[in-house]
Amino acid sequence: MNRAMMMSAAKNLLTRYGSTKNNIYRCMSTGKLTTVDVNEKSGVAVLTMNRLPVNGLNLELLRDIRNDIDEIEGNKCRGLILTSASSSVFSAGLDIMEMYKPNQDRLKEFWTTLQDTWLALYGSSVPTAAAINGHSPAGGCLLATSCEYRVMLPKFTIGLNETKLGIVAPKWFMATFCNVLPRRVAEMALTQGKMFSSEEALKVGLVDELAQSKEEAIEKCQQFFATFAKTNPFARAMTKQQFRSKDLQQLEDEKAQDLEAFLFFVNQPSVQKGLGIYLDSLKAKTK
Ligand SMILES: CCCCC/C=C\CCCC/C=C/C(=O)SCCNC(=O)CCNC(=O)[C@H](O)C(C)(C)COP(=O)(O)OP(=O)(O)OC[C@H]1O[C@@H](n2cnc3c(N)ncnc32)[C@H](O)[C@@H]1OP(=O)(O)O
Repeated sequence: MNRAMMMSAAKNLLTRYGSTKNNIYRCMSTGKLTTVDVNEKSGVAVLTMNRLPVNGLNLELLRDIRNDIDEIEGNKCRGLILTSASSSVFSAGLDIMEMYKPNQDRLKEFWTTLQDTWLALYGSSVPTAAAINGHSPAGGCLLATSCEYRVMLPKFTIGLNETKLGIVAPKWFMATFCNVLPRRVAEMALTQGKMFSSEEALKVGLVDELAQSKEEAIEKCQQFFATFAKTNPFARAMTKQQFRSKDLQQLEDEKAQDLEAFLFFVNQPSVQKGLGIYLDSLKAKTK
């Protein structure tokens, strides 16, 4: 983050926290594929992804998540908990249909919206946590690891499985993973495309706690936010943003190249073939 960005972030934060210390605001859901519910007492917003069956991250869902994050920030919420309306899938990651035989204009819009959603979530000044109430592969894992804290239900899986699909997780996916896991564990898991069970994820630190129900997971996320009760919100947010600034700045600087690399990679005939085979294998499972 350069000096100008830092000053602008500081100004936003001062505006937010300067005069509103004791007020609680109600957030409204902006999208059709998400809902946002705010606990009026705690001021914590629960952002629920609701694109069933698997919360595949298509352009519209990403837009809704992005708009919700902006609204939660703007409405001075005290925390953001990301969760899913499904009882078995947090998010299946990027909707592969967006990348398979794509319309090129939509493909660009899709990737740019993913970049912007990540910048907004990873760099959010509001405390963030994920209540991971189902499987969370690839892009689902990216969303969860972009948050500051993770609580997961047992018997699900989470990880960046891209190498198993014949694709490469972009640098910022890897940076987000490395912000959570020890570097050695992250490199092994990334190259293997490893999906961790909830129990394994807890052991390596990919998630912070397990919970027996979604309600308990949300409660534990709220308890995490309560650990900031005696901190100054402005200092907290600036510390988080400075801690993450290298990763954020890198994507800001390389956004156009990252988009070009994505378009080039996805349009390779061998990648298209691989995506087609993978989609068929997913569909065959349900027959
Ligand atoms: C060097 C430069 C590099 C530049 C960048 C290059 C490349 C780009 C990299 C992009 C990074 C990619 C990130 C991703 O997120 S890719 C997506 C990865 N996701 C997965 O592999 C998950 C696949 N899904 C599953 O494993 C399972 O669906 C499940 C999440 C475990 C849930 O299982 P279950 O409840 O049994 O549901 P079903 O498998 O029956 O699925 C229901 C229907 O949903 C369809 N489905 C599932 N996942 C996806 C998906 N990700 N995209 C699109 N569609 C999906 C599935 O086919 C079923 O459809 P049907 O009802 O029509 O049969």
